[in-house]
Amino acid sequence: MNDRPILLAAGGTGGHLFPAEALAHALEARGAAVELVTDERALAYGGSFPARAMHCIPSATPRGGSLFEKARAVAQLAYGTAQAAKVMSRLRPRAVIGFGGYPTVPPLLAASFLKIPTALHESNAIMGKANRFLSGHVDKIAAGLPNLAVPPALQSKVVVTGNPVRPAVLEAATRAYPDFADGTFRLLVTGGSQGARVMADIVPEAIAALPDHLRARIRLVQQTRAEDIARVEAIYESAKVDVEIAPFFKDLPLRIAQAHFVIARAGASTVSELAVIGRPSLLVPLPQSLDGDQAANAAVIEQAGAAETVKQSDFSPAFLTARLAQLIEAPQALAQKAEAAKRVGVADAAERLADLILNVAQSRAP
Ligand SMILES: CC(=O)N[C@H]1[C@@H](OP(=O)(O)OP(=O)(O)OC[C@H]2O[C@@H](n3ccc(=O)[nH]c3=O)[C@H](O)[C@@H]2O)O[C@H](CO)[C@@H](O)[C@@H]1O
Repeated sequence: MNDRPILLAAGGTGGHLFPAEALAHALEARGAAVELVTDERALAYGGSFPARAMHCIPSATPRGGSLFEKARAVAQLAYGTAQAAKVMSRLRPRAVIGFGGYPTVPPLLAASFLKIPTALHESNAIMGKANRFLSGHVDKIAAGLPNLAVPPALQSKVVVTGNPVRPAVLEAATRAYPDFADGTFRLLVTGGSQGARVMADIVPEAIAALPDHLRARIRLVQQTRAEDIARVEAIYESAKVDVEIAPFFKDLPLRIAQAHFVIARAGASTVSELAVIGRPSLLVPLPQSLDGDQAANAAVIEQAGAAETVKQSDFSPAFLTARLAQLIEAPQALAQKAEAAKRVGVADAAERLADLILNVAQSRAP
């Protein structure tokens, strides 16, 4: 075992930590030592992170604010970079990989100054601000989605690795597309990790307006934010819809596999999971998401012929009633769409990421 670690930089939220964790497991299985650089916020999540050691590096997120606040954020980032450089001079990592967000800026900048091989992973089809800032400094860019937009000068750095998915997703991917033998139409509605109010505003009304004989065939699972549950339940109850509602389904991958059709937001993980499991969908990208990243994410499975995208401003009850009626009456094309989704799914993203970072380490090994 090479004792010099591969350093993973990830912080902020579970969204960034998860792919890092999947990579850590893949590297561990190959006998590579892994250490994590993170910020204080993520240290709380980090308890079970499979790393030999964790290092906390101060960072800051420059947001609008006054000139003074901006200057303070820049000073904090500079201080964090100096701290990260100290840690790295001691650890002499073989390579450093960042997973997006400002907590990864100091360690990746420090690694770049110290001529340590570097890479970053971007989950979305459009880069987040911190990754965009770092992209000129790193050796390789691992793309979670195949249509990652980068300036032409950086194109040669891009390797499509996919977004790592949970073991439960891989398990769900072994399930065949459900048949329509008993006439039931299984529909799943989800709004991403936080849920989405628009699903509560539009879907119940649309389903209630379906002709009785079509509505009676629906078996629905709908993720609903806690504050929306009462009004959603009331509509379904009076329309006699067979529905299961919860603010968060821990077994969502299984629910995706059991569905004939999914209505969802287009977060990077949701799009990756729909592809790996292989289910057709109607996607409503979050309108105010960073630089339209969700619309770009959705394009991956839309262009594969596996999803349709509708702008939130066009996602009305009338639109959805009409679309659901067509689908329930003639669902034959859905099985092909499910296969089309699967063709763009990447089930071994963690292994591909491990290949990439070990190659990066090797390319400049002394
Ligand atoms: C990984 C990532 O980059 N995520 C993007 C996503 O975040 P966001 O976290 O909202 O959505 P994602 O689709 O990426 O992830 C949702 C995750 O929650 C799971 N789930 C969801 C509902 C449920 O009931 N149970 C359950 O387990 C899904 O299986 C999935 O793994 O949208 C944001 C808004 O634009 C983007 O800025 C984020 O960058």
